[in-house]
This record gives sequence, structure tokens and C-alpha cells, in this order.
Amino acid sequence: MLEATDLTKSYNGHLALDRLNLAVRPGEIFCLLGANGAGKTTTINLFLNFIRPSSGSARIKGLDVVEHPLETKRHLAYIPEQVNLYRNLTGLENLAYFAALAGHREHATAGFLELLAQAGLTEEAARKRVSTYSKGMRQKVGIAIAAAKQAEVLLLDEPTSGLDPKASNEFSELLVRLRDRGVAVLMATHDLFRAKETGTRVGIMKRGRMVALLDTAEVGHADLERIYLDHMHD
Ligand SMILES: Nc1ncnc2c1ncn2[C@@H]1O[C@H](COP(=O)(O)OP(=O)(O)OP(=O)(O)O)[C@@H](O)[C@H]1O
Repeated sequence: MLEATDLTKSYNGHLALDRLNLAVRPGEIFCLLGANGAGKTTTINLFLNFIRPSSGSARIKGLDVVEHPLETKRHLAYIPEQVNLYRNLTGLENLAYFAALAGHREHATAGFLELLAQAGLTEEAARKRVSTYSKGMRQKVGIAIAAAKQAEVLLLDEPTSGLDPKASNEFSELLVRLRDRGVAVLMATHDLFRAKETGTRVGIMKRGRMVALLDTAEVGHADLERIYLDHMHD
């Protein structure tokens, strides 16, 4: 579904990403962990085709993202740290707008309200302007947009940073629901706890390289933290 093969990005000889090999299957949440500058955002941006690889390839549903930019974009949704929405429009209007932009005009207002309700926004909140929303509410609109697009691949870059624990928990539950519907999720995060809770696998990155790959079912919270810190120290 989501595949990196020897994916490499260098900036003036500095390897931001060094031969990454990774496959994320439908129904899987893969969490990228690593210190600042480890290459997590670079990985996500390569899948989004925001930047070009120096060598290797990023594929979505078997299609190279550089060779098939439009087709691969159709299958994916992206939630950055700050979801960009039109502040003067309501959550409902934003959702309708972005769904239409993605070619999904089949939903009526009731359908959009249902998607927002599933993402945890009441109708009352959905009809308020986004300028009045908290960060957690904007992230929920982001999830509703991903659901309206029926995205099969979800890319997230530190989506829960700055969310309070309850909002972060709610957001993680939404991710798990999408995962259970067969969405392939790739998420960069600094939150070891959430990575263990919601991730199927985690990859620890350091200076552009994937230095460890773990199955979350096989490690406890304390193990994951210890393994992470061991890698940061050497
Ligand atoms: N446009 C650019 N020009 C030059 N170097 C860059 C550029 N973008 C990223 N880098 C470098 O690539 C490396 C990887 O950066 P990246 O943003 O992928 O890290 P990250 O793991 O996402 O970090 P953070 O946790 O801070 O978000 C860093 O050394 C960074 O300085």
C-alpha cells in the first residue's frame, strides 16, 4: 500500500534520509519515532511528493509518487501538526469544500454532519467558525476530511503534539477506527506512549536511518522507552 525502497534524500551532501526501506499495509499504523532532525518529516514529505527523492522510490498502491502525482494523491489524506482550514468558514463548510476539491460531491449536509459527529464534533460545534476552534477540534475536522475522501492512505506529521491528553486520546481512537477500516497509516510522532498504544509497528530513526523496527505487541511501554533511549545514546 505504502512502500519506500532505498528512499534517499540529501541536501548538499547531507543525508536527511538514507536508504529507507519500509512497507505499511492496509490496516496498519506505522509510527516513525526519532529525535529532531532524524528524517521523519522528510519521509512524509517524500510520500506527499512535496520534495523529490535523490534516489530510491516512494510508492502508494504500487505507483511511484513522482511518476504518478495526481493518481497517488487521490488515495491519500495528510494531517500535519496544524490542520490548515479556512478560519472564517465553519467546520461543516470546510469539510464540504475540501471534500468537493477532492472530487467527492456525493455527500449532503447530513452526511457531512455524520462524518463530523463520527470524528467527535457535535452539530453545534460543526456550525461554528473554525476561528473559534481548539487545535483538537481542527484535527477532528482533518480526520473527517480524510474520511470524506475515503482515503486509503493517511500520512500524519506529529498530529497530537500540543493536544491535551483527552484530545490526544480521542484522536488516537479515531485513528484506530480508520485503521480497522483498512486504512494504511504512517505517522511521525514524539509520543512514545501513543505510538505503543495505537501503533502496530514503530520505527526508530536516527540521522536519516531507520535504526530499529519493533512490533508494538511485543514490547511494553517501558521497553519501548528504554530501546528508544538506548538508540539515542549511542
Ligand atoms: N530544505 C532543507 N534544506 C536543507 N536541509 C534540510 C531541509 N529539510 C530538512 N533538512 C535536514 O534534513 C534532516 C531531517 O529533517 P526532518 O525535518 O526530516 O527531521 P524530523 O525527524 O522530522 O525532525 P522533527 O522531529 O524536528 O520534526 C535534518 O538534518 C534537517 O536539517
